[in-house]
Amino acid sequence: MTDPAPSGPPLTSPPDHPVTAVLGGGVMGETVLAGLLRSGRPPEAVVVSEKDPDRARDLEERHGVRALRATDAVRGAATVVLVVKPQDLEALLVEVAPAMAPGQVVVSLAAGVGTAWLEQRVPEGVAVVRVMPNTPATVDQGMAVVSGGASAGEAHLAEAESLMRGTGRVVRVPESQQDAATALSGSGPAYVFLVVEAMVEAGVRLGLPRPTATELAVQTVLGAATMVHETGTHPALLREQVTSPGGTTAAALAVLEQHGLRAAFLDALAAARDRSRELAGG
Ligand SMILES: NC(=O)C1=CN([C@@H]2O[C@H](COP(=O)(O)OP(=O)(O)OC[C@H]3O[C@@H](n4cnc5c(N)ncnc54)[C@H](O)[C@@H]3O)[C@@H](O)[C@H]2O)C=CC1
Ligand SMILES: O=C(O)[C@@H]1CCC=N1
Repeated sequence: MTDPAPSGPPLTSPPDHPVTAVLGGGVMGETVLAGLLRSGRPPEAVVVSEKDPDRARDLEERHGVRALRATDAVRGAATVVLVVKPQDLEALLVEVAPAMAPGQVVVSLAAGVGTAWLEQRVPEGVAVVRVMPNTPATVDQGMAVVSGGASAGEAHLAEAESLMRGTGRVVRVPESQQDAATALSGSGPAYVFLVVEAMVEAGVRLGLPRPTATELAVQTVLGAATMVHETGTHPALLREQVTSPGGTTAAALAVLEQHGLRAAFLDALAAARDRSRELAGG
């Protein structure tokens, strides 16, 4: 294994806060860790393991949590959150499984990795929950999708949901829907960023200064998403309200349809769903 993070003193859980170990302190690991702290868990009840020593130190300094070797982090933790890339998961589990004990819950955020695959790699009596988060979690606007494995009970699912609630909304789905959810909400922020980028560039091409084009595009996307969210009105009806007969919006929408926008989304999400299915195979 690569040079591990420094090992601290043995874990002692504060009485009311069982320890959560976050394995992998990258973008998503730090987001989960920060969400836990913001939602009131004390820093003593959260430990991180990050194989990049500089990154581990940085997380310790900025969040006040301890960075430990993965096996030390797992020993004594009630909940173990797996936040490494799917390709790194097998090696991590080979390392930490001997340190796991019955009664623990493993919450995996790795795209495409099923609970059955995980259950084969953890000791009997360790429950597994699969979660697909997304990056708006970094600004507390995340969408996390949660599914339990064969031995996960209500308490394990509730713990996974509570972990993610510090970063936004949480829904529970059957695991058979996880690859589709990954395609929609896991990867989804990237589609919206692409749309914002394209709108800004189009505005600049029409002569708007870049800062103005950026402000107009960002506020329009935010405002439109807030309207769907707050009114509960079907997006097709909201779109009709904007579209005057023979007007500007109708002209633009006709071009987007000619370019196959809907078909592109159908094919794009199917490609993401298929890739999610492939990822577990490495
Ligand atoms: N970034 C995203 O939008 C989303 C990511 N995910 C999932 O979250 C997981 C993590 O993704 P990111 O945070 O984006 O990746 P990342 O590359 O930013 O972070 C992964 C971290 O794990 C560390 N690591 C690798 N092996 C380790 C080991 N054995 N022990 C300790 N640390 C180790 C790496 O040094 C790295 O810092 C992936 O499985 C991904 O599928 C899920 C949904 C959205
Ligand atoms: O692109 C990926 O594979 C990860 C999973 C969902 C978002 N990012």
